[in-house]
Amino acid sequence: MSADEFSVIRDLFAPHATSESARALRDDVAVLEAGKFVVTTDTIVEGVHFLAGDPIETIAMKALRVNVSDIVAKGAKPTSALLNLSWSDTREASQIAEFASAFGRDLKFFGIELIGGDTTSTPGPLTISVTLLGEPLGVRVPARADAQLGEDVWLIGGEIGSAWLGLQLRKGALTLDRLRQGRDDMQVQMDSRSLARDMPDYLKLPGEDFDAEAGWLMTAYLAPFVRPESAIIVSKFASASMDISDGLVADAGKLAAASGVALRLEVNAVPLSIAAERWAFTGGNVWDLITGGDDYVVLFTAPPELRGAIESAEVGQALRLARIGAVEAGSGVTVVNRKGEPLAIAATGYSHRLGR
Ligand SMILES: Nc1ncnc2c1ncn2[C@@H]1O[C@H](COP(=O)(O)OP(=O)(O)O)[C@@H](O)[C@H]1O
Ligand SMILES: Cc1ncc(C[n+]2csc(CCOP(=O)(O)OP(=O)(O)O)c2C)c(N)n1
Ligand SMILES: [Mg+2]
Repeated sequence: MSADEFSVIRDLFAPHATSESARALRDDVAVLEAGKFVVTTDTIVEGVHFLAGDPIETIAMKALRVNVSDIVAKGAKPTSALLNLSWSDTREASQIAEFASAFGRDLKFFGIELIGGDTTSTPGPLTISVTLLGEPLGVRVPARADAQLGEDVWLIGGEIGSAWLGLQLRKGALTLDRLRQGRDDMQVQMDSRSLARDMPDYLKLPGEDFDAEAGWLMTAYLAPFVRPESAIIVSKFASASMDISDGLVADAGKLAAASGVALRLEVNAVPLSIAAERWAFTGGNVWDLITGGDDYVVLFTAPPELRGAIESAEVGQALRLARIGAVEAGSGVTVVNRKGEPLAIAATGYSHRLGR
């Protein structure tokens, strides 16, 4: 029977990771030299993390940004990267230059130096691993395990569920007609027309004109908007923190488990895009948005006394800061609606199934 990634890490690899730096493999990063550096590594695989037909430029950006997300979530600044590239035999060699140039542009955008890596061919799918080092901005590196009872739960850095909707659009599981349901189309149509000539073809759906909202959602999936500015707020105020990649509910569950607490999340406080909000309001299931994953935003906890300071620190930064819940005694995650009623628990997020 196939194995679950989390039990593989916990049972088979964590016993070999006994140094303090490793944080028992229960965190987003390892912490080196008592907090001087943090390091993370994440792989993306064709067919698993991106679609074979996705543009090579955004695949390069995604490979870097999913790692930047882990560093930012720890209140750190990314500094140096190693790139391990396993180029699929089925892909044109000419794409490698496009990959490198897009990767280089993104390195520059985030102020990261490329310091090494490895290059191989593979008979399998395109596979890209990035290892990223960062320097903590504050004196401590918040762990997933640092949440305290009575603290607020916050999200910062972007929306939940947009990338999931973007993936559904690219897979053809969601149509543009359905996305437009309930929309007062005038403004969006005007925006779409004026933006269309500057937009790459890959943001158009087959047989459709460019649509600004669909473009936004697909961009969130293709190249997540990771905001390095979030690290400043995390470093100043967070007790516990982590990045959201597998789905808000699943990842909140990991933070809760690491800290030995329960998290109560208010679904109406979760930041959504306008398109996602309307999709949910017109019959879409909000549960899909909070469990779909690929969000790459930061979840953190902080004492309620810091509310004012946290909100002031975000003013003018457009980081979609949102206070979404509370740390309580117990275990697990409860998601409640406006009336305080719990939503029925279905699957909570993404988990890799390993082997047969
Ligand atoms: N194959 C492995 N060998 C050693 N450590 C691993 C392995 N896979 C994952 N880990 C560690 O397990 C922890 C949790 O991993 P994961 O849930 O993938 O974190 P993230 O979502 O931040 O990438 C991290 O400390 C990571 O470094
Ligand atoms: C083609 C495709 N199908 C499904 C998904 C959804 N998906 C794949 S992996 C994943 C979770 C994040 O990846 P993971 O390797 O678990 O990163 P980590 O949590 O280690 O940062 C999600 C939501 C996707 N991104 N692309
Ligand atoms: Mg994951």
